[in-house]
Amino acid sequence: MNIRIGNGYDVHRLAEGLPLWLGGVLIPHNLGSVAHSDGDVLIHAICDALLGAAGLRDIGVYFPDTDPTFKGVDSKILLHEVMKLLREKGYTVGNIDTVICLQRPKIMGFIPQMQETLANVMEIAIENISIKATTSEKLGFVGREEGISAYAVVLLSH
Ligand SMILES: Nc1ccn([C@@H]2O[C@H](COP(=O)(O)O)[C@@H](O)[C@H]2O)c(=O)n1
Ligand SMILES: C[C@@]1(CO)OP(=O)(O)OP(=O)(O)OC[C@H]1O
Repeated sequence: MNIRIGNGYDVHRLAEGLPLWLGGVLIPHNLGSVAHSDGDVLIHAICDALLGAAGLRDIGVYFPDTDPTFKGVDSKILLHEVMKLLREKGYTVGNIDTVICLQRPKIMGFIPQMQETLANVMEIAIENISIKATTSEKLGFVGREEGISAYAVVLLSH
């Protein structure tokens, strides 16, 4: 069996009055992601980690932010497409570990719902999806609430 590791990172600016989607869940907040898609930074980081592990480039190669087809697209659809591609190539997801960097609000209460949502889209067990959150102690762009970022690491087997 061939085990492969991948990592993904994504950032979006935050602005007043936009929806804040994270892990496929709508988080009640006064700020949301500025993006071409729905701006789900966690799903984008996961997609990049999956594609990276398989040596298949990154999310922008498949879903360009210049293509009107993807304007406002639900990132769960993009993740579903990435999973389809990986399965076609014979990959199975082992586990995923992620970090969301967000100063406000506290999102720990939404993490079980994100895990369930992602497990359904990816067709893997909830236990294989870890989602963590951190502020940046009011430092940098996250700390100033100018943006949100997420990191993801995945293991694939082939
Ligand atoms: N947006 C966030 C950020 C953090 N958390 C949770 O709070 C804990 C403490 O965060 P620090 O940045 O002060 O270390 C962290 O371990 C998370 O469990 C959160 O829920 N939402
Ligand atoms: C998700 C896509 C889809 O057009 O656009 P954005 O929502 O802007 O997100 P980003 O992570 O900057 O780029 C990847 C794009 O594929």
